[in-house]
Amino acid sequence: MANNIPTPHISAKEGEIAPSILLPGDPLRAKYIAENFLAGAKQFNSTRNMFGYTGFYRDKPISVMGTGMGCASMGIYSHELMNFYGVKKLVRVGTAGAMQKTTHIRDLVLAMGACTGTGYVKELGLPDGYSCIADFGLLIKAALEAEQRGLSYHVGNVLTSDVFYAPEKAKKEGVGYEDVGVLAAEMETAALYANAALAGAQALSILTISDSLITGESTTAEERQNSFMDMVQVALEIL
Ligand SMILES: O=P(O)(O)O[C@H]1O[C@H](CO)[C@@H](O)[C@H]1O
Ligand SMILES: O=c1cc[nH]c(=O)[nH]1
Repeated sequence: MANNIPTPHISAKEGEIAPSILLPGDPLRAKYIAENFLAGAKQFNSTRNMFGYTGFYRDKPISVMGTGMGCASMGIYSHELMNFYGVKKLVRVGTAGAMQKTTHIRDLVLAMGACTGTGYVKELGLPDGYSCIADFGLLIKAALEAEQRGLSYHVGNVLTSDVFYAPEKAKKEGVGYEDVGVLAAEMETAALYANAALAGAQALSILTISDSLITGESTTAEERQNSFMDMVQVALEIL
């Protein structure tokens, strides 16, 4: 491990990253989480402004680091964290767009599986049709924690897409993801789950609905950065 660190993208020294980590897409959300939830947080990365910190939650070391947007970026950071820094449990705390009427703004989605057509997962060379799924232990704990806290949450499939601005014309005829109960769209979960499967690590995505692809409702960038903290509390408790 020591031979490979620091990596091209993470400047932490050996031992500076905890075995359990929270992964928001937005590096400023990582900074906010470190400042507001972790005791004695120390910054371990600022390469490319992809901020990473390690501190303590209930006396246990926990790290938090941004991953950027899209599978390519998540793929790089999660690979280096698992394979070079020995990270074992990874919980993405991200935002997503609702694909069902019953999935409301600010609800939590625990991503049991992630449908995807992303080239990132194809290029990993996994067997055809491999299902990108969450670690069941983390998933069940997160569901129980959300239940106990009285949060509005859903457990199911998400869509990991490479495209945020899909042209209207790209809509295909036939059965859509929304027709088969897929809850929400986002851009990183499948890469995280595929990398975790390859590395023998545990991963889960906890998402907060930031807007609706059905009703057009949305939230501000500031709210996405600072106020979707129920998912962070759930993630910290299960780690
Ligand atoms: O809020 P984050 O974690 O970045 O997640 C979602 O937000 C970004 C798009 O705005 C994509 O990264 C998508 O997956
Ligand atoms: O619609 C959305 C909202 C958040 N993130 C996405 O990828 N899509």
